[in-house]
Amino acid sequence: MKVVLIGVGQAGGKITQALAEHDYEMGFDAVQGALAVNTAEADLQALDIDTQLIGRDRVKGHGVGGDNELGAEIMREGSTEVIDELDGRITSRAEGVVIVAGLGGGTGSGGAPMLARELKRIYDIPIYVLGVLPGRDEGAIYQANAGRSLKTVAREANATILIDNDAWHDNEESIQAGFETINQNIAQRVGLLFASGEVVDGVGESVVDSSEVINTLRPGGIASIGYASAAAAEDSADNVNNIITATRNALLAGTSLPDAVEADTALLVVAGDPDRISRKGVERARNWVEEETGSLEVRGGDFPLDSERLAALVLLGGVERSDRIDEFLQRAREAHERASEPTPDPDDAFENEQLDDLF
Ligand SMILES: Nc1nc2c(ncn2[C@@H]2O[C@H](COP(=O)(O)OP(=O)(O)OP(=O)(O)O)[C@@H](O)[C@H]2O)c(=O)[nH]1
Repeated sequence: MKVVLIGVGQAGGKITQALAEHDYEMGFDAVQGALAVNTAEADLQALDIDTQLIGRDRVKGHGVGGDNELGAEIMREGSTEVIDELDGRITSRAEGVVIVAGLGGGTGSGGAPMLARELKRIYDIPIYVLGVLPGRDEGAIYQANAGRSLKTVAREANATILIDNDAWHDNEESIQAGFETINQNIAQRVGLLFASGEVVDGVGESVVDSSEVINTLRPGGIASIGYASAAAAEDSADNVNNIITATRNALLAGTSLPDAVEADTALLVVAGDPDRISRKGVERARNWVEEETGSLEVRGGDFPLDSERLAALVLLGGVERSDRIDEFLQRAREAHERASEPTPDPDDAFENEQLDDLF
């Protein structure tokens, strides 16, 4: 799937760079262009990809300091510049635009939903957001910001792939080292998802196509991504259980939103040496995903990779009703409440007026 990436804010820029580098190193050629947009000049200077500073007249290149309303406003004012910068990159080959942002800060949190809205007015291809939720231990402002941003982004983007910062890091690591690990994990998983449909060698009927990714994300709302690998035997007949094990681990232990299993749609991509992929294993793993997610729309396909291991990548669409999202929204509402806003009603998730939209 050919994509153009736009990182907004510090986390957005770093993750976009990690995705672009991974795509290049793996030779996938799915990333058609990568741009980092920020209100903070120093964050942009730390990156190797193309960059664009916005809001210089408002914040003098110093960032918005966690004010996501200001982040949204600056993006609205600067969206023409960003769109001009993107024009040469979003060619007829691009199948989607992916806006990448940490939802807990200011620039990415406010800027990502606003940019999604502006881009959707102009382009016919889907505009996705890859959003990062703050970990449990991050401060109240991050939680409150992310709650409002998530609510808005879920409305504005064609779909939002959500990564929980608590999902993939080792508790022993410092926060900074933890970010590196998470960013690498995102690059590997989301990179493989984008690469679906890009591989031409060894193409067979079972190879996954980018339309499967687009169709899995089509219902909109919130999506998550899971991944796990397993050792593989040379003979495909011996890999039935290995494929099922990798799929189970991808969904139950390896997802970007832990414990969010119930879904509207799902895509199972089995990656590995085509000679090692067991059709029976793939079919059984797909049936298992159907049962586990309760989804009647489970797609599947292979991804040929030169590897002695087999991996399962699971994309879930429509996970917004999960306990994990409820738990996060509860945290965000409490943080918002502590900031002396009106008392929230915890029962109705995205319909809740107390966690007001950003714009
Ligand atoms: N996964 C990941 N999360 C990050 C990274 N850097 C920051 N974050 C998270 O992103 C949120 C903060 O967003 P930032 O991107 O730093 O903020 P910003 O959008 O630049 O906004 P301002 O600094 O307020 O202008 C927090 O929840 C952090 O946990 C990173 O490299 N990786």
